[in-house]
Amino acid sequence: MRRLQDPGPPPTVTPCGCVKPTLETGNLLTEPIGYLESCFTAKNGTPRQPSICSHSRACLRIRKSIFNNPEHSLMGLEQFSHVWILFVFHKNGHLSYKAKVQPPRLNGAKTGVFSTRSPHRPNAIGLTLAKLEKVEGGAIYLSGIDMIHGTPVLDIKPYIADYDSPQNLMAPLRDFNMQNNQHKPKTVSQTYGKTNCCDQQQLSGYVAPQLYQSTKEKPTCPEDRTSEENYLKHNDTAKIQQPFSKHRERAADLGVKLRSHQSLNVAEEQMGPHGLEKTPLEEGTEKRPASREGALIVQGNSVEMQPMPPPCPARTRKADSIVPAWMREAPTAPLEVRFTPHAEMDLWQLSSDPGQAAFRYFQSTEEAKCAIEAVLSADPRSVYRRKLCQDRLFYFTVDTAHVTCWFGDGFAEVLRIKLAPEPVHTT
Ligand SMILES: C[S@@+](CC[C@H](N)C(=O)[O-])C[C@H]1O[C@@H](n2cnc3c(N)ncnc32)[C@H](O)[C@@H]1O
Repeated sequence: MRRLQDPGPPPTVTPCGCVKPTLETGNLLTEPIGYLESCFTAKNGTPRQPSICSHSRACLRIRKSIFNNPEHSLMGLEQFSHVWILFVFHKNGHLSYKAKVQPPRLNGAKTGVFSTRSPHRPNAIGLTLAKLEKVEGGAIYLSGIDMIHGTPVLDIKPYIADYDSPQNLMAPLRDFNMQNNQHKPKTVSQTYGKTNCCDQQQLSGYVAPQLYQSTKEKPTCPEDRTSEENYLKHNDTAKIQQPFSKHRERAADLGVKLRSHQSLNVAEEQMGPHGLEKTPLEEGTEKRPASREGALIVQGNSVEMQPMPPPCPARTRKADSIVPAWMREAPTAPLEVRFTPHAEMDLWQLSSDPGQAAFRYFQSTEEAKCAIEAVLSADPRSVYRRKLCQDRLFYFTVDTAHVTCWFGDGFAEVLRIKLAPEPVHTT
């Protein structure tokens, strides 16, 4: 069999043999939009994921070399609560990556790099969902981050739950499988080989081995639902029905005579609450009519009924995301975090010394303490250190605090907190 060629044009090679970076070839010459100012100065002690330490803080100033008026590029972003940050793992050392890696949660076992969030990957690009605290001029202030000071940031995108969370998408093919195959993992041919009305959903839907479901399995039949689910469903429907009345009016404005209540429902479904498009959130949340006569197609000012394709049985419930069990089960339980009286005093002194500004990022001593607790509770040590290293002392810096602690069985104890040296600024 002939080997499939890589899609896309061949890379443009210059006389010196270098590959010319062009969008066409996917060779992108990136330019950081800014360098992160973060409360974490080094990799050691930086949380492995943003969810670990909600008190961690950072600031990103958009560079003037990217936009003359950086504040223009941030216009409207303040209306979002969370943002995706795309960045470069610039402190990976020499660029090296392997097909299989050992994520801390696998406790030494290996898995494919693309099934992990390992920093060591072909393009050394990181992706963090951070809370947007505020937008000020050409700068954004973030919390809940896992990047170190000086991290080059490539892009910011608003987090939009309807687009970014499978819980807000309609159930993909998986629902069929649950009914027919009892969670049988899909193979590529199973997924892409079919040509029914749901192919589009299959392609856009999340297709993953059915190893572990991150949220509790929801029953597919309305009668199987708990009262709480029924309540939620009822509320969803109520929310959706409100904008539908607008479509009723709009259909009437357009001079459409609807034959029955049923066909109106179909028309409304097709139109969605914002006009002609249907948002993922609405799909499956309202009741389907028993028989589907057709859809209202609006073209310019004319509206006509068109026959509908057969209904897709998967559209009955929302999709959940699935992750393998090892992702959810941490190799160690959260550690208890203690502060020696000495460390407590250090922290208090650090934040109350009149001769110096207390913290650059944290807004209070309590916040600093919470951040230290969160970092240690998640056990920031590498698997090697945790399992094999006799030396149980551990140091890390967060904001202006240089923390010394040690680990015992099931706990971490903070021994000293000193003023950290100023982090090096990247321009
Ligand atoms: C496991 S990665 C996850 C990053 C991101 N949330 C993701 O999923 O792509 C987080 C770790 O990367 C390391 N790190 C953070 N910023 C870095 C940088 N600029 N260069 C290299 N390593 C970095 C820190 O050790 C941190 O604990």
